[in-house]
Amino acid sequence: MKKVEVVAAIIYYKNEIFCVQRPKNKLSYISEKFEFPGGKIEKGESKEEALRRELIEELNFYPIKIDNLFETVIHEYPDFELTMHSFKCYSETKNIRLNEHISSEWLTVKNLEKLDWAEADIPIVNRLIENE
Ligand SMILES: Nc1nc2c([nH]c(=O)n2[C@H]2C[C@H](O)[C@@H](COP(=O)(O)OP(=O)(O)OP(=O)(O)O)O2)c(=O)[nH]1
Repeated sequence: MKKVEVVAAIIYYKNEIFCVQRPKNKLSYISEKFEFPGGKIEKGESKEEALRRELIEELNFYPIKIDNLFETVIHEYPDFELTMHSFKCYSETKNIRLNEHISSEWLTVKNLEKLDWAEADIPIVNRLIENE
């Protein structure tokens, strides 16, 4: 099975988290699903380097702080095995623009469950809720 390794940012402004919606995709299980911004780690990059690069590419966003690893999820999608490393990050503004995603929401932890998340994100969402 193909393996994909990605980093993802749980971006906080005060007590809200930035959630982004993926565009339409031929893979129905990720098409138009909500996720944490990020993307694939490239050859030779550290996780933090990949995260900073992806946040600039997708959002023109520079976090004021990135915490240590929050959680790594391994999830088997029908077409590939995903390893996703998530990091809490902090923003000094709620004004973040989207270069690739089709919509975004700032939600408190208790409201995260209202979105239609990519399956691999559900363990992260659940851990955020448990830690509240
Ligand atoms: N960034 C990110 N990807 C996620 C999450 N949940 C989830 O299932 N994924 C999956 C969707 C994609 O198959 C893969 C990430 O690929 P991507 O398309 O965002 O990464 P990328 O920009 O580096 O990819 P590329 O299109 O440039 O090759 O991980 C998530 O919360 N954040």
